Amino acid sequence: MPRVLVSDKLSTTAVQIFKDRGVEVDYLPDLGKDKEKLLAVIGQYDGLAIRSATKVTEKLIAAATNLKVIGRAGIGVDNVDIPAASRRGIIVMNTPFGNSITTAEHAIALMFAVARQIPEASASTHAGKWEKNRFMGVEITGKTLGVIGCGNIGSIVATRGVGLKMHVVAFDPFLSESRAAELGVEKVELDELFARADFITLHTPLTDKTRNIINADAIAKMKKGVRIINCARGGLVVEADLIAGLKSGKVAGAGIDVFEVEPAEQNELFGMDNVVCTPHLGASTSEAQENVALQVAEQMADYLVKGAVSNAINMPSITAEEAPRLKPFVKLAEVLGAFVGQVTEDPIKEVEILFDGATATMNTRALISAALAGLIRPQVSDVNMVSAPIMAKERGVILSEIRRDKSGVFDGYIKLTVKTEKQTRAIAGTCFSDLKPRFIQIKGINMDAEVGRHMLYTTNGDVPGIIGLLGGILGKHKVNIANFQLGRDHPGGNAIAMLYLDERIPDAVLEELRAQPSIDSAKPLQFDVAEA
Ligand SMILES: NC(=O)c1ccc[n+]([C@@H]2O[C@H](COP(=O)([O-])OP(=O)(O)OC[C@H]3O[C@@H](n4cnc5c(N)ncnc54)[C@H](O)[C@@H]3O)[C@@H](O)[C@H]2O)c1
Ligand SMILES: O=C(O)[C@H](O)COP(=O)(O)O
Repeated sequence: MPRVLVSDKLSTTAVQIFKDRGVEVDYLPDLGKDKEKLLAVIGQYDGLAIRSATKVTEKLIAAATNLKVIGRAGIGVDNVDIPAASRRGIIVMNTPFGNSITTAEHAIALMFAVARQIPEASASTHAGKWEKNRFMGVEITGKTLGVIGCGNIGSIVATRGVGLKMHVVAFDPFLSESRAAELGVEKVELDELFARADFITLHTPLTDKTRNIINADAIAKMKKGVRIINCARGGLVVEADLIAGLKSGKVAGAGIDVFEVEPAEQNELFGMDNVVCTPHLGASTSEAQENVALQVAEQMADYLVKGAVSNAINMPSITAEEAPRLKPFVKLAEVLGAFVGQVTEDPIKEVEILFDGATATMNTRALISAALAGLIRPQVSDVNMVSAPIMAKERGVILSEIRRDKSGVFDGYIKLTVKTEKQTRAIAGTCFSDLKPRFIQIKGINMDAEVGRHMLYTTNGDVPGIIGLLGGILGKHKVNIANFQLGRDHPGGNAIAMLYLDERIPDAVLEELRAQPSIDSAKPLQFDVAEA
């Protein structure tokens, strides 16, 4: 039974879902904050469910020898070293929509709080001061709201802004004009947004491009009296520059939920006039926490139990419905890759994957990942569908995909062509109704070879007696042949043989085969398939 650790505070709905779906679960919500203890136990788990408190570092991933999936109950995965997880073949998934409305509402709440200085007015009233003249606010109606990042949360904030009778301008390089029109917002460049907005709200992920997007230069371009809301990520705003802007009066107020350093227990922003701070509460409503806990547990259990993948950052999705249909073709793609990976010794330059007929309508991203995993595995044994595309990219492999309608006798097949500096190799395969992978073409030569755990691949002259020669030598050494396939390009031309053996061929037998004048090469192959 797969075993999951929940190392941050999550609704207990998640625990129940794991149990109901046949996953053993340890709910230790404070463990994420204790790096050493987490490091000591992580090796026992197949899955790790987290929020933002657990930092999944390269060191933790190195110790997580059984880990298969990291599930983030929430959106931001900047607390997970995704390249390190991918290299180790660990899927990282999040719940991209579960807390969007809640977070958008928090941004709007902060905007109102800053516009009317509600926290300070409340504290003063609680203190019995009745400072009616101290708190003069601004109206929101008719003001310009600048939304930076108009994805899930930004677009909800934008439509709420429109509903509040604000004029909304948005900067997002991926926002189309038609989507902007649908939302009722004006798409603008960043400098224009800075120049026009009375309120600026941030809703981008933290990336190299967005880090420090609100700095002294940006603030210099803003209107005097601008109010800034950050409910996205600390690091988007340079806190020292914001503080300077607040002190100079250029910035009239700020609503900050996320900080450069979290937990933020000391910060110069604390205590400043008209700075409303919350401790990363954007996603903290009972509704959002139920949503993300339920979703992360379902996704992780589906993966661990059924092999279904959804909302993964580093792997194509595979639905629970398509998983059974896709599975034999994933295996086919993997064995095609494994064939080329085992016969190729030079660095791979280019990989082309052709999907013909029925295979072209399948989840080809998953099939490509499987083919790459098979291709790389002879060199890197622990590669899988998550890490293979990254490894291929790191090695500079140029990847191309072709999909086409049924073009031959097969309902569908996959052809893998791999180029190295020295040569190009191609192999095609399919699955018949028994759902077992078969090689149907190697080097342009047609055949129908069942794929076995142990195989022997020879290139030889098209001369009489080859079957007898191979069978005789193997028989003499008591190596049993389960299946024997021959093919040639033309009579007397290039020929190949694919033999499915009951066991791995001993080295001495191989040498004897290689010494035969009519055998050009003999290569033992292994495939990770069930025994017939
Ligand atoms: N405070 C919280 O508790 C809380 C809760 C949930 C999410 N978040 C954070 O909110 C942010 C937004 O989440 P989301 O779900 O809307 O993400 P999303 O991926 O749906 O949207 C992000 C948008 O930012 C845009 N973007 C990317 N680079 C940009 C750039 N350089 N300039 C402008 N726009 C850019 C993208 O095109 C995308 O549309 C994330 O950082 C997430 O971690 C915070
Ligand atoms: O990215 C998110 O989903 C938010 O930052 C929420 O983080 P939390 O789950 O730690 O509250």
